[in-house]
Amino acid sequence: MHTAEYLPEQPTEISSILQGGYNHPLLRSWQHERQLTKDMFIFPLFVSDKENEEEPIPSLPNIKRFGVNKLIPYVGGLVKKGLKAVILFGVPLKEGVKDPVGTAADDPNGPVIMAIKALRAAFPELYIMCDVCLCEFTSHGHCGVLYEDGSINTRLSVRRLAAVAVNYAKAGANSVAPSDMVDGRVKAIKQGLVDAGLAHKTFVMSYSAKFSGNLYGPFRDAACSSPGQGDRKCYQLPSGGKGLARRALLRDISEGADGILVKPSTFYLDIVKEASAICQDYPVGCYHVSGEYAMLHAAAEKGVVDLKTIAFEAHYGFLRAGARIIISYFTPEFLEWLDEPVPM
Ligand SMILES: NCc1[nH]cc(CCC(=O)O)c1CC(=O)O
Ligand SMILES: [Zn+2]
Ligand SMILES: [Zn+2]
Repeated sequence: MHTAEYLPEQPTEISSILQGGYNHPLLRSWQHERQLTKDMFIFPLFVSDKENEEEPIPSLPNIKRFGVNKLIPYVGGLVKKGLKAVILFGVPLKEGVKDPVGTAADDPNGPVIMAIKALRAAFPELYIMCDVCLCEFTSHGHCGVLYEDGSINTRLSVRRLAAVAVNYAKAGANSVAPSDMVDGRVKAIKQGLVDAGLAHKTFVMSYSAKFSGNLYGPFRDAACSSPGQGDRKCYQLPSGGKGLARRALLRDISEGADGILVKPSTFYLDIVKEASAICQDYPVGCYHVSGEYAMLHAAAEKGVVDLKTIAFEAHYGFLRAGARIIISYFTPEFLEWLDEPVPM
């Protein structure tokens, strides 16, 4: 046996012993300041205008695009397992519905309004949130209305986004979540809701700190929302833009946001932490986006990680950073995993 008799005996310092604190799974669970619970999860739903179809999305494992008639039975199964909230993304697939101002976004017969009404009727308790953006519905694929040179026309965009948000709330959405990153849209949405008599019952969840980067690819496949020309770097934040993120958070709070989101999550935990400090009186959420989700799946398929363990680890990180709400494609899994012994 190897001994270290050449080293002098050291007295054991009481303060050096930490392992007494976490040598049992129960003790490890006690180390968490907060535990993951089902009511923290918001599940993204892609709703297409092909009412009776459901289609897998190759770059987004286990996630499908549902026509409104296929959506209800699918969501019903999740509600039985404890699903509390969804966020809707409309995907117009029919020919010729996209135009420069995204008319299809709030078309009364379009996928989002139809889905709000169908979900509201089928699941009175379900909390229905709607992503508010134009990129899924515009012919150019950008998130707002454009000038001829391709840059964002802020005034027209803000008016259009506010109209869309109000129409979602009128149709029965509990919450509107602007993800377009056009300056000033939170104020316009809030004012629109006030004018429509809906502000007191609509939660404005602003994607305040939304960074541009390489993590939205599978979402753009799912939502068919890649910009035709150019990119989103002039409205989504640059990934080094911590100061811009702080300014956007403060701005959106001052414009009337009821809650704020940071997006993506894993690479932006410092921003989640900043947001929970700056916006300590507001619920702060983060979006574990499509690219993050797809990366974990890809790594699990390669045998590099265990999917369930790594998913818990990622989501625990969001909690530690201060998030109270998580938009996650893993929601269906967590609704099951949280009924089982959690990895500790
Ligand atoms: N504005 C649309 C929108 N809303 C949410 C996401 C990304 C979500 C994800 O990747 O899961 C995007 C994509 C984008 O900005 O290009
Ligand atoms: Zn967009
Ligand atoms: Zn969006």
